[in-house]
Parts: sequence; structure tokens; C-alpha cells
Amino acid sequence: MVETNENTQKETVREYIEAEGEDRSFEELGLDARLVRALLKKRIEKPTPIQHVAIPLILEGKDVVARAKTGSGKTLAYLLPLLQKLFTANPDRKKLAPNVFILAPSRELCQQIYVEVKSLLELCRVQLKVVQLNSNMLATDLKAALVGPPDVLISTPACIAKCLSDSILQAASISGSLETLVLDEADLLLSYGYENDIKALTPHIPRSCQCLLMSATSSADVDKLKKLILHNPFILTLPEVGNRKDDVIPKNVQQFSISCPAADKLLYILAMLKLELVQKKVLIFTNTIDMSFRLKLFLEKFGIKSAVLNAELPQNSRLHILEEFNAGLFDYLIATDISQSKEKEEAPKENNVGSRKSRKHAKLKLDSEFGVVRGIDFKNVYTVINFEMPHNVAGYVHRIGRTGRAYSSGASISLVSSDEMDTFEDIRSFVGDDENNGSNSISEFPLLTKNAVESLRYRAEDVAKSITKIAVRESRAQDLRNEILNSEKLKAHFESNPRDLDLLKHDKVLSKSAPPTHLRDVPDYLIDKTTKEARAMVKLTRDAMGNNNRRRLSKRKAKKGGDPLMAISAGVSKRPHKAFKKAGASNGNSRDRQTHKKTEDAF
Ligand SMILES: Nc1ncnc2c1ncn2[C@@H]1O[C@H](COP(=O)(O)OP(=O)(O)OP(=O)(O)O)[C@@H](O)[C@H]1O
Repeated sequence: MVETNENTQKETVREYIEAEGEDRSFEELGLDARLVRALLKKRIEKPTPIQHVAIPLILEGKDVVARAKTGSGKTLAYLLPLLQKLFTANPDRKKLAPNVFILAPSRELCQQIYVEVKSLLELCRVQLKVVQLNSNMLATDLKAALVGPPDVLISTPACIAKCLSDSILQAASISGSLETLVLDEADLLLSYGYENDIKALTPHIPRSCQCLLMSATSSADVDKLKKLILHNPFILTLPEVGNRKDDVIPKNVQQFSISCPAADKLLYILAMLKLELVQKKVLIFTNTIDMSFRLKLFLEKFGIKSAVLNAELPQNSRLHILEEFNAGLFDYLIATDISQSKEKEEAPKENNVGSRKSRKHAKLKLDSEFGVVRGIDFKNVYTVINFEMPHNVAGYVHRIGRTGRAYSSGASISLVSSDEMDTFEDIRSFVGDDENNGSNSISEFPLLTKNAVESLRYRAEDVAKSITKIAVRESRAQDLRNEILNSEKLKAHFESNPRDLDLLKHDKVLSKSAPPTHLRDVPDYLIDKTTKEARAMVKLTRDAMGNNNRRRLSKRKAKKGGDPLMAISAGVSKRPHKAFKKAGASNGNSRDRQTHKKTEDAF
């Protein structure tokens, strides 16, 4: 194996960026006209920085390790050149196994990559065989899928290892045919317990195979993989996504916090959502599944419908919930991304169902926190709310990374109680909050006034009391039963109608009794002037962003059978309207005035 000389390579890349400039178009990066046209149809016009550097290097056949922040477009950075190489490959070359393996840590991610590849191929009108395999498939189905063989195989390392050990894939065929190997979300693969599966594959990776490692964070695990698989890679850690810790959160995400007692969190989130002080769509994080159901039940009493997403749900349901949320069929998704051994919520390996192997690894438990959401491209999420704070900085970075994807903007609001203050301080210092320096990365959320909160206290506390532990447990069990039934229906249905999103709804009301009508609307006399102004401003921005049209548009497209994901991206302008800048919000509080400018930019 050639010794990796990272320093030399880093220098080369830096020189490369400086020499080539940073504002080249996709054509200028050497991309095929069909791919450029396909991107335009997806409203993707200019490369992101990681694409800017990675695409030409991958086209040249270099091994690449790319580290770029969440939402920076890493998937297209490798997919575009990889497809282009397949477009121009000699069709008569020897092929006994797929030419390209794309390995990702979860089935959700495999599915996401698969959908992206299929849509690019459809738009390019190029016929390539792409398959997505998972370990739960029967050996006969795996064999049938590999007949051909396909050009691109998207899977988890566990499934590849299974195919090898069951002789569904022949080691010699891989050695003779594999041209490109991608390890996506490489920082997760080892911590998800895939080390042995990857080691089963490595001896069969031919020396000529181009290897690409994509990750959002650097870690000892990425280094280990690098040594295991790569020869002399280009290490891409772009200056703008460099090692400085304050670079980790995308600049287009405005971060806010609200300090409040733990017991008041339901009240605070109710005030934010009910008074429409945050921009939709909203992704809300809780630390336990029980809390997500408590929150869902609480919000639905006030007429706010939401869906829950967690590692306990069957795979098909999880994929379907994601699809519906991405298509804009509901605006509030409550996700639980932290596994609680107490609750047996392990989320390891591809299907996030606890396994013996995974439970052995304490390290896995820590990293499996991100099993449900890490790397998932939630479309058009504007606001991420930490209803409960993540347990560490990495959790924060990955949660916040679900908004502000690519060139879009977003906001995050963290509800911080006194017992979460230590973690919050760690996060603040990590993201570069330094009061002494006058820099303030996480500001106090300025739109929610004390009056607004207090106006809802009586109702909120009354309703919160009615949501007992038993009610939460029953709802959780009910939802799981529903989703298991759904999952079977979905499986059958998706086989014949892969794009039909309207079959099942995931944001349905769980309470046995209908929400009381008097809680649905907040009477006008309860809302003070400042809150009304803030709400008007958020509404104005929403209108300007076209968010109100999104729902209608996506539903219409979904009914027609069009690609709902594309329908959204085509329908939404991600830029706030100028008019918004003119609208103001002030609650008379001087600290709020200080952050006012920042809020204008954010919303
Ligand atoms: N050049 C571009 N211009 C605009 N949007 C883009 C561009 N490239 C990718 N996107 C969009 O940005 C979003 C995020 O891309 P992607 O999922 O590849 O990010 P990522 O870097 O893999 O993030 P993560 O580390 O969280 O997985 C996707 O919706 C993608 O379609």
C-alpha cells in the first residue's frame, strides 16, 4: 500500500482551489451536459464548495476523502462524477458484479441515495441498472436483484458481507468488476458496528478501484477506514469547512435559545407554534420516545397536528413518514434521536433495531443517538427546535444540520432548562459563542414575550396535567400497532405504487376524544400587540417564501403521481422576500432589540 502523504495532498488541494477559482459552473467542472440539464431541472444551478473541488478530482479518478459540513451537498459531489463515468464507460467491459458499490450506514440513507440516483438517471434519460439491497431480503430476492449484474449497488456493509458469506456475491467477481467504492457517512460506519463487515469486503477491493469517503465530521473512525481502504487519497477539508469549530454550523442557520424551567417547556413550545412565531416546516427533537408522544398529545389538544419519528417504528413506516414530511403533507415532525437504554431504544445498524452485537458496545450506544436522523435530508425544514437539549455537542451539530441545507436558510431554537445548562454552555463555547469577544452565535429568541407565554399558561397547564403517563404509554403502543399495520400495507402498496403518498397519514390524532374546539383558537384578547406584530412578520415572510403554496402544490402533484420531492423544490423560493426586512418586531425589551437585526436576517 502506498503511504498516505496527507500534508502534501492537502497542500495540493489548497493550491488547486486557489488556481482554479471558486466560481466555476458545473459545465466548467467538466460535467456531462445531460447531468447539467438534470440539475437545472432540479433547480440546482451552481456547485457547492465541496462539489466544486470534489467533482473534478473524482472525474480524474482520484481517491478522495471529503469532509464537509452537514447539508453541504456531499451526495451529489460523488454521485455526479460517478454517474458520468458510468455514462461513458465501455459497455463491453467485463462485468461479473456491480461496478459501483455505495455503502451507507442505514437503510433510510440507502433509500435516499437510491431515490437521488434514480431521479438523476430519469432526468438524463440514461438507462443504468441500480439496485438497493438490505439484509432483511431473502437470499432468492438478493440473487434476483443481482442478476445482470447491476451497474450500481447501494447497500449497507452488513448486507454486502451477508451476500459474500452466502455466496450471493462472489469475491472474485467483485475483484474483477468493482470500479468505484463509496463509503457515505463514513464517520458513522464503524460506530454502527460495521467494522467486521467492511473488513470482509476489503480484501476483494481491487487496487484499481477508486475509493471515496464522505463524512460530516472527522474522527478516529474515519482515519481507520482511510487506512483500511484508501491508497493515497486527496483529503478535502475545504477552508470554509475547515477545522475551526465555529465553522461546523452552516452560516445560513440562525441559532436561538430560550431559557425556561423544564416544567414549562410544553407551554413555551405551545406559545411558539400556536402564536405562529416560527417558520414552517418544523423539526422538533426530544430525547425520549415517551416525551415525543407527550408532546404530540399535548399539541393535538390545541389543534396542532404532528407526526412522530423514532427508531421503534417499522422501517417502512419510517421511510413513509420521511417521504410525507419531505413532500410537505404535514408541517411538524417530532423526532427522537437519542437512544435510552432504560427505554430499550437502541438504534443501531441498518434497521435501527437492537442487536446483540450492538448492545455489547458502549460506544455504539453513544453514536447510535443519530440513528434516525443523521445524514437524512429533510426537505425544506426551516426551524429545528430542541425541545430537550441533546446530550453533547455532536448531537447539537447534527440536529441543527437538518436545516440550512445547501443554499437555503434556517433557524434553530433550543429550549434550555437549568439542568441542561452545562451541556448548553459546552455547545455555546463549541460554536464560538464568546461574550468577551462580543460574538454571539446563539442569541436569545426575541419573538416570544413573557406576556405571550403567560397568556397561555392557564390552558397549557390544564391540558398538560390531563396527559398522564398512562395516556402517553397507550398512545405510544397504539401508534406502534397502527404503524405495524401500516407497514404491512405500505410494503404491499409500494410494490405496485412506489410513488403514492396518500395512502396513509402519519400525523393523525391519537387522543381518544376529539380536541376541544375552545383550545383550537387563541382568543384575540389573549394576544398582546408585540406578539401580533411578530406573528404578522413571520406570516409575511412565509408568504414571501411561498410556503403557503407548498402544501397545495405538493398534494396536487402527489395525486397526479409526479415526484413529490421535486414538486417541492420547484415550488419554493428559499429566499425571504425583501418586504420582510421592512416588517419589524419589538417587544420593548432592550436585549430583544439587540438581537432584532439578527432575527430579521433569520426569518
Ligand atoms: N449545488 C447545489 N445547489 C443547491 N442545492 C443543492 C446543491 N447540491 C445539493 N443540494 C441539495 O442540498 C441538500 C443537502 O445535500 P446532501 O444531503 O448531499 O448534504 P450532505 O452534505 O450529505 O449532508 P449530511 O452530512 O447532513 O448528510 C439536498 O436537498 C440536495 O438536493
